[in-house]
Amino acid sequence: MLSLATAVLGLPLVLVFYFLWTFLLLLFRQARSPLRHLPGPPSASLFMGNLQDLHDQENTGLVARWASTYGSAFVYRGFMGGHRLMLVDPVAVNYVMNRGYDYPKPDFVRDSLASMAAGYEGLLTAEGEMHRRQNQAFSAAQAKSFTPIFWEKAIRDPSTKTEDADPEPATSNALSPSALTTSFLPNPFSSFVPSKASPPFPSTVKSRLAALPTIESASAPCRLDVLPWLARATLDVIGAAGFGYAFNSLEAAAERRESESELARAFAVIFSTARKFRVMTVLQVWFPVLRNFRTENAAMRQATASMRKIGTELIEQRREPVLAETEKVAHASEKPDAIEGDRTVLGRDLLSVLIRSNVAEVPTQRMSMNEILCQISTFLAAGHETSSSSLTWTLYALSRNPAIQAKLRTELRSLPVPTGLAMDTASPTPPTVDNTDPQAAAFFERIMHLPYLDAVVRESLRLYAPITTTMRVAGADDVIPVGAPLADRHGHACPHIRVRQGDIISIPIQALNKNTDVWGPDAETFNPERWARAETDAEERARRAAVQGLWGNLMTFGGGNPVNGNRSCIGYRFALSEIKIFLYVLVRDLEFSIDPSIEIEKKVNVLTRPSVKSEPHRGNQMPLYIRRVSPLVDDGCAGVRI
Ligand code: HEM
Repeated sequence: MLSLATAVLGLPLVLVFYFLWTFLLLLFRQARSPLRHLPGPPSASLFMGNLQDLHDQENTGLVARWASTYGSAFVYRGFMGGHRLMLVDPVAVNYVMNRGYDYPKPDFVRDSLASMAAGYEGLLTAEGEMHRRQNQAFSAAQAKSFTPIFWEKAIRDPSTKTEDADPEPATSNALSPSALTTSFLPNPFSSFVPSKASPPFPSTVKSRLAALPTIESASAPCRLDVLPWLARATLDVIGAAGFGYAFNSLEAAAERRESESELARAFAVIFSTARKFRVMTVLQVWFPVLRNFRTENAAMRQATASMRKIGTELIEQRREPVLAETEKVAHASEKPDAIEGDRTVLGRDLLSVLIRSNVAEVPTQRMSMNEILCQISTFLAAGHETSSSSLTWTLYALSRNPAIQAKLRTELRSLPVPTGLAMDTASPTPPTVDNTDPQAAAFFERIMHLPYLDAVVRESLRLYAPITTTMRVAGADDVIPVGAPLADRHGHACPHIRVRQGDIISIPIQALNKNTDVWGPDAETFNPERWARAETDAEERARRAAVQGLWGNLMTFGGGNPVNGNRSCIGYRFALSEIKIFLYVLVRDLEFSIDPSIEIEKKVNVLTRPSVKSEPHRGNQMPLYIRRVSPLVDDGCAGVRI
């Protein structure tokens, strides 16, 4: 009896002691952090530090302003005034980003990614040895092998049936530049990309298309919220290219019904739950013991179970053929490359590629079933809205810059679509592109190398990096080098930055991409010409070379040049091909514009999404005007002739 009473009374005391002790340790730790010597803005709030101000920094340019006042490495305040290091100095950024295993993601970032990517064993969340084992970027050949899928989805007319789609027959004659319209469908995850601005949906996509006037005509163009529709298109892409799964969100939307895909629904629940702000999440950052009390509501539990069930089925479907193929290859004299491999029974998806390379590894290097399972939700979390966000912002930039858009269209139109890629949308069979067709492969390759398209994509990914900030934590006490000497709070020169184990570091990707020291005084301007300029201007090239990003001297896809591992994007080639193919298909035959009186703001919640400043109640949206441009008289293309 006595011991029960002691336990009942003692437990709260132990808890109070634990929280107080942890809290005091944290305060003590902060008070000793070497970061406290660095200059930085005053804390705006005792509890939230500067976090509230930073929330809107993509619109206010706050980081750049702070950097001009306090230098290229400064300290801002996190929860309860904790010192956090913000790095704008390229040398320091390269140092941290290229040491992925010495500077891992902080626990609270991993936790929030894990809730989106359904676990800690996927590439986004794994650390140390597990990450090392999994980390295989998709090769250029593999990325190439997905281009037919991008094309198929970009030109897709949802009224054309596939075996997975609704069995109702296609209703009318061919939809011509089906390209555009197929992408413009409601977002399957409207719960996490709230968009209430979409106009009433017509009964078929065709009727929407039919309403699109040509540029020559005086009639008003259609106003469409492109954001949710592009999200639907890229979801279908990652389903097909990622793991051979048909979300059919385009078809579902064309028929004005909810997606029937169990996986789409499961992911929507997981993603929307993960993005909700909870006080408990904040407390878990401070008091790790609370992480043991993570609760999942019934919907989340069910969604995770569905995801695991479908994932297991998808893996099982591939395992046998992969083993058989590996066996065959082991006995064959010639080994197939990635594209050759895709001619086989395995299909063309990333999951097949993953399983194939996994089987080939020595047993100790292989991923567990759970790890492979985690990659499915990882591909969904990492590879779907990043691409649709990029496409949305690119169309926005082109709408704001009609001359650039016209120049791009001229280039796109100079490259005719081969007859072999004809799209007969009246056909009852889906227009699958033959993955081994050399003519199609050459055409896709030419799209990838169109110089102005490349410059537009680079410029858009520079100014509108979908992931605006990433974070790291110092795994051990260290000294971070800097490009230019710093002055501490007391004016003393610092040749480097001292960090203590556990110090949090922010890498402001978008602010870095707009750094005037690197990109010049017009860094804020959308100017694709700057990419051609760098080819002739050695000084400009040298300035940019200071940033060792994975791609294009940008941090958009994370760091390159790993010294001790990096956590850069494994899907960047995939994303670039996808974006270029979609832009080719969309911009070639459509003109995009925007109401000049509308002010678009960036809203950051994991990714950067657009919102109309005067309509915050409508959530994320990108309303653009769209109309067809006059048809090409004879472009040799049966597929996109208007
Ligand atoms: C425009 C599109 C994309 C952008 C801008 C982008 C950007 C990034 C960035 C910045 C990171 C590093 C995050 C950090 O260090 O905190 C990252 C990681 C990652 N990305 Fe992407 N990404 C894109 C598309 C994709 C696609 C299409 C896929 C998959 C098919 C993908 C898969 C991943 C994965 C698995 C990681 C984690 C890598 C690791 O931690 O080792 N991404 N991405």
